[in-house]
Amino acid sequence: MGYVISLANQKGGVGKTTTSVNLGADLASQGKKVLLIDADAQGNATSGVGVQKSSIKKDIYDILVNEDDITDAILPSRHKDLDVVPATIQLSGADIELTPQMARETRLLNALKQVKDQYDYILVDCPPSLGLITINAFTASDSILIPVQSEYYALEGLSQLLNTVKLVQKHFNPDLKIEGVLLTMYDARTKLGQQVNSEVRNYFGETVYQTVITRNVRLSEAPSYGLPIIDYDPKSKGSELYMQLAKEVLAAHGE
Ligand SMILES: Nc1ncnc2c1ncn2[C@@H]1O[C@H](COP(=O)(O)OP(=O)(O)OP(=O)(O)O)[C@@H](O)[C@H]1O
Repeated sequence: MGYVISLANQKGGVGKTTTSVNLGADLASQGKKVLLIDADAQGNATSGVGVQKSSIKKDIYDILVNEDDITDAILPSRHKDLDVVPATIQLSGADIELTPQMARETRLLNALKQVKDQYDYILVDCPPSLGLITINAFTASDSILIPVQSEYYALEGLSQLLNTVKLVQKHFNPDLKIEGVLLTMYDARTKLGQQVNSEVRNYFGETVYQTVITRNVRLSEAPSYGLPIIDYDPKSKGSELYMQLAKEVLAAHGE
């Protein structure tokens, strides 16, 4: 049965998509069957694994708003054993179109029931907001992985995120857990980076991954080629670190 992890932080540009794409590809490289759900209207996870717009027939919007069949939306990525449910810009209207009458928080949960047993891990790349799309992701998830950028105000807004987790636990998904907190874009040369690292560890304790993702230019180049870092530059530091993260995630699941 697929284990569902949402990658979430309502702060923009903290590494949610980079982590979704690369953790997804690395779990697949470790022999797991992975489904990556792009739940961000920017569609960066979709293009980041090499899915062309012209090949998209249905996307996450159709699943959430029209309740279309999720199997009609799933596409293979360029990486073996990594499939994707794509997102397009039409998702940006979904929050408004999901009206209160619609059991609107459980759409993704219901859709995933059909495919959960075909995957080992299902990763949901959340948008930078705590609206209905993120609530759908949390309601459908076993756990949440929170990427935190090792820069100014890293902890700001995280209490809001944790409040949303509590709300979802109370109303829709009592078993929702925190999978882990991942420090991203770390620069060990700066005092600030070290400060943020220890602040985040003080706040979240053992839930913070040992693996810390440093800034690596190859990680920022790879999406332009529609490739996860393991395929774009497997020898790069970025590739090495995301593989280390995948092994840490697997170990936490006893694998
Ligand atoms: N470790 C890293 N080193 C260098 N660049 C990085 C790293 N991680 C992410 N980036 C770059 O930082 C930018 C933001 O990353 P990303 O898109 O993963 O964040 P996000 O949280 O998904 O953003 P959004 O909130 O807009 O969806 C991207 O251009 C990405 O390529």
